Amino acid sequence: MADAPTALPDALKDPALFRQQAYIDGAWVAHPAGAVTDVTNPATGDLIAQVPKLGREEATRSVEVAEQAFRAWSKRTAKERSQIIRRWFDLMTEHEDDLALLLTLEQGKPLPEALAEVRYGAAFTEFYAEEAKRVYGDVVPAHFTDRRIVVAKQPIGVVAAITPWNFPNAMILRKVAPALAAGCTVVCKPAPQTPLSALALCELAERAGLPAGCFNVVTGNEVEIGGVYTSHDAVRVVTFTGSTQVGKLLMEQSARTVKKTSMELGGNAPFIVFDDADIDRAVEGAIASKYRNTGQTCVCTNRILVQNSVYAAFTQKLSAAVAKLKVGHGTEDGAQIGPLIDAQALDKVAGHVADALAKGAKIGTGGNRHALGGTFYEPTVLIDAEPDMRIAREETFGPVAPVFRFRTEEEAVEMANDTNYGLAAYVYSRDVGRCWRVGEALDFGIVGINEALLSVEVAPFGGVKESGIGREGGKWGLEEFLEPKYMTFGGLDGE
Ligand SMILES: NC(=O)C1=CN([C@@H]2O[C@H](COP(=O)(O)OP(=O)(O)OC[C@H]3O[C@@H](n4cnc5c(N)ncnc54)[C@H](OP(=O)(O)O)[C@@H]3O)[C@@H](O)[C@H]2O)C=CC1
Ligand SMILES: O=C(O)CCCC(=O)O
Repeated sequence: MADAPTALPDALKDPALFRQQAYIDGAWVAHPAGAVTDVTNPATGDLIAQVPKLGREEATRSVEVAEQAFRAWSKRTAKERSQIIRRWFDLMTEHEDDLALLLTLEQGKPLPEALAEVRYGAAFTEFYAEEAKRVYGDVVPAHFTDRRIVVAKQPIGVVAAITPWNFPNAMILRKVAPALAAGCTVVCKPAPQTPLSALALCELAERAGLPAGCFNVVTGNEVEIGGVYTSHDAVRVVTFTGSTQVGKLLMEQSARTVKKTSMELGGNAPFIVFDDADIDRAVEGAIASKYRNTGQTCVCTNRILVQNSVYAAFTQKLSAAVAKLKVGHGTEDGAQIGPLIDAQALDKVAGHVADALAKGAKIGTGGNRHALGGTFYEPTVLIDAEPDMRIAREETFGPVAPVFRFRTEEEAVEMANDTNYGLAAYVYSRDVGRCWRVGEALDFGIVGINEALLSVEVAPFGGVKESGIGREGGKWGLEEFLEPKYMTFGGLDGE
């Protein structure tokens, strides 16, 4: 076991945000025997932290304390909950530079992108602090004069959040903020690659006055912790962001105790460019949606579909623009493309490119591991991509844009929908009728029309088919953590 690193806290304005312990019941918790998981900087491979490798026992305790805390938290007034969540937002804003730096060091994304993520994550706390006060019920016209029907919304109970490494801050807050606003309490297992953002959020939650037990973060063994979170009777919702494969497993496990599940899973986003599109805007959009977070986002464009008559012009402009993207360490000035998260991710990306080239694709730009070494990969454009290539069917999760060709609108819709995934899709055209027609015909939960940046706290984020169940964000995100309770009152005639 290497010594725990000490340099990182010196880089922070507030060193107390650097935490190397789990957080249960308002206390910092180490492994009883000192077992740890190393956290490394994906840009350098350097060890930056060690967090406890906890398991079944601590996961169970986290659920028990969350269950206990639920009794009081759910009874607080909406306004009281709102004020605490709002204070949490203010603290995140105050400490955004430190949160962004921690995020870049553990995840790799360029610092400006990390800052944007911190603000995006914080926006969920701001939004749900407001929304907490607007959990309205209904009074339904009754079928007898002496009856009244009331539907109240009640918090569902303990929520288990299992979150990924690609958005170590925002994917936690997108789940935890509405859950707390609704009156639920939360146990969370962050991805092992990126626990530091989660633990810094605990520190700020404590400073905001969130009572002990309302938000617990348990680092460690995913099978043991996930096993407890999907089987313990007290957990009523399992909310997960990650791969479709793990999502299916968690759903299966959760079925045994009939838990509600909310699943944000993989995607295979088509980006359709019609011949009447503004090509420069489409190129700009394709770059924004494909290369964000080095392509490691579930709404990242995975397949670019371009109409035949503009295919050459589009691929030329795209390749030229992509060739100019600056690859570098996230903390380097001007870096736009960071490293991939790990060697496995790099192998998947390289494998998709090799398979496409073997099946006839040509390089527009890139196509190799980057000279920086490690897990850096060149931003890549593949021309003449075909549906039989792996890259057409699997989520690449890397900086590679395969460009496919289509002839008619019908063919574009058919190609776009030819996937088991259904998260995000993009359409570029100047024809309003076509935009509506195609937007409605796409089997995806989110459609960007002449717009590539979709994620915002006020709108419902989520997919159909194997991309998941449920929605996060906006009023829809709060509903995931509320149960309608129907109460009927009889005998009102007084006889
Ligand atoms: N929708 C999205 O945003 C994401 C999609 N992906 C897709 O998945 C691919 C693989 O990435 P990967 O990181 O392996 O994704 P995973 O789905 O395996 O990991 C996401 C989270 O799930 C946890 N997890 C894995 N197995 C279990 C389990 N049995 N019980 C409880 N929790 C579990 C992981 O923890 P642990 O690492 O400890 O196993 C992590 O916290 C990517 O290439 C990408 O295509 C990945 C991340 C996010
Ligand atoms: O990849 C993900 O699951 C996170 C999506 C980030 C976003 O909200 O855009």
